[in-house]
Amino acid sequence: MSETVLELKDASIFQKENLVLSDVSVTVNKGDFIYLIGKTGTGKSSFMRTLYGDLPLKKGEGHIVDFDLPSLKEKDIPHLRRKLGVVFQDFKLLNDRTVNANLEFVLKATGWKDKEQMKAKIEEVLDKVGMKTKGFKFPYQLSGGEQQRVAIARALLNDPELILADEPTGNLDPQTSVEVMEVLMEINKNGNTILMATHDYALILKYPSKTLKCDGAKVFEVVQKSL
Ligand SMILES: Nc1ncnc2c1ncn2[C@@H]1O[C@H](COP(=O)(O)OP(=O)(O)OP(=O)(O)O)[C@@H](O)[C@H]1O
Repeated sequence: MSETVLELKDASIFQKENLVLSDVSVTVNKGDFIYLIGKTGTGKSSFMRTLYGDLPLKKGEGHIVDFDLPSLKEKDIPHLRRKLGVVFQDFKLLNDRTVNANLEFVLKATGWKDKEQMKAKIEEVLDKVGMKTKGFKFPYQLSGGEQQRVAIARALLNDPELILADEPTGNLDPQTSVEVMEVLMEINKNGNTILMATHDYALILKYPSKTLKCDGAKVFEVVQKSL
């Protein structure tokens, strides 16, 4: 039987008191690569934010990597985030330090202590995204695509059970988007589970995979030809 890393049942997604999505029932299994698509303002980001504990799940059931979303407490959020890798459209790297120092910062914040182990882990994740030789650079010395690859490396640091990528190619040109997508596909092939919100239909056509759509305050699975 496949291992479930995310399950929502009849869930409602709210922004404050405003209902954004209702009756959401979604399952993500270990090893899946799933797209979440939808026009701007249909609730993709609200959906993702609910999954990483940034918005509360006030109605319905939700379970993500061993955490029960409706009963999630403030103090649980760092533990939940440790089991998730989150990638954003705008990279969110710290510009005042090198790539290596960005990654070390996250490792230290999540309890790593041994210098050699940290160094080896940083090399391992940078290697996975093809950035092993650029650890000494500052984020502003890198292209957008390279910065996003570092952000993906950062998401991999604690061997996440699920990677949530919210418009990871949203700031990138088409060619660079394809390069970043190749990295995501490669890490999925190596066993990582990925849920990716995007409005880039060209990418979905080039790299077909199970696709969920936000529309009319609902989330439902779509097949390629009806995108
Ligand atoms: N901080 C907020 N407070 C109140 N309402 C919000 C907030 N952020 C978004 N909304 C509303 O929630 C709805 C869904 O927005 P959301 O950002 O989740 O959509 P989206 O599909 O991710 O859009 P985009 O592709 O533009 O990021 C919209 O009607 C939006 O106006």
